[in-house]
Amino acid sequence: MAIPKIPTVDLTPFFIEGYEDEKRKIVDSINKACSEYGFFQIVNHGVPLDLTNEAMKLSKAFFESPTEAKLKCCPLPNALVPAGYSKKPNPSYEFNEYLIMLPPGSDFNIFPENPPEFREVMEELFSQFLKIGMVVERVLSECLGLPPHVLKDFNDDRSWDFLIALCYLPATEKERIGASSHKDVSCFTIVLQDEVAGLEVQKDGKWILIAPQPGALLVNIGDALQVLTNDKFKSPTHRVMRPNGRSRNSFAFFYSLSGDKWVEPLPQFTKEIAEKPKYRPFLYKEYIQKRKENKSKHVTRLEDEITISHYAI
Ligand SMILES: O=C(O)CCC(=O)C(=O)O
Ligand SMILES: [Fe+2]
Repeated sequence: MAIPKIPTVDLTPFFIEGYEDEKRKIVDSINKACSEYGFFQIVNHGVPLDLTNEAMKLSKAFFESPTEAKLKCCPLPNALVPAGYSKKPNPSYEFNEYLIMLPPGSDFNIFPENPPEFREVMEELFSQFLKIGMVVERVLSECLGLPPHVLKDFNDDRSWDFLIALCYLPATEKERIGASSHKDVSCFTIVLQDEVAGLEVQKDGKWILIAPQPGALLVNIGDALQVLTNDKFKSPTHRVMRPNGRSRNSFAFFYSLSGDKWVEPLPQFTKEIAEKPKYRPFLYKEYIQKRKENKSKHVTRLEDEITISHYAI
């Protein structure tokens, strides 16, 4: 049987006026992809290839640098947000190293001093992801049958977005998991993979590999959008398997909500269509905190973790 392929859409029409038929076709493809996988790929997204190549090169070099150099970028012990470099403990139920970056200019950000362009390139990548994130937000509103500004109007605070550079070390005989099975907390996530496969999405109980496609960015729905749409869009379960014999690098940009936002299904998906809300209201940062606690308590079984079902009615 052929391996299912995550649909790819060309976003060009969304950068120009008109082209309504083309836009409608894209909206249909995204809707289909979201209901089947919760993932879709985008091309002609406007994020320059030179920039993504450069950022990937710098990220790989950073993770390959000596441990002492990386440890200089560790978050400060009492930082509210763990921006900077961290490594999953070993042994652990997952295994990766990562560098968390908050919006450019944040006081918490910690970048390596060398090479000197590291900060500038990552800040530019952040800004570009933010820009395409705003386009995707508008497109998703349309996919949901809403006026294009509805999601933006619900949350226009972009200070909770963050970018992670990730590095998964090669698999060992015993350990293959890079990131264990999870659903993202975000509204949606934009992922840039290098050429090494490893990301998988769960569909009908089976794991499907999301093969890297040069020049494409991946988008997946997150828990916040699942709740806002009262399950019309579902946040997919995914994981990362570590490759054999080499490392895998990726970037994930979490297009979030303000932590102070109360999240519950929007009236367009409940009252206005006579549907009962499937979730009770919750404070977004409370959910973020609970998900962080899963990690720090090293919950090893998915069924013991707090997930978005915690708020289900
Ligand atoms: O590394 C990847 O491809 C995806 C990472 C991911 O799922 C996450 O950080 O939430
Ligand atoms: Fe994820």
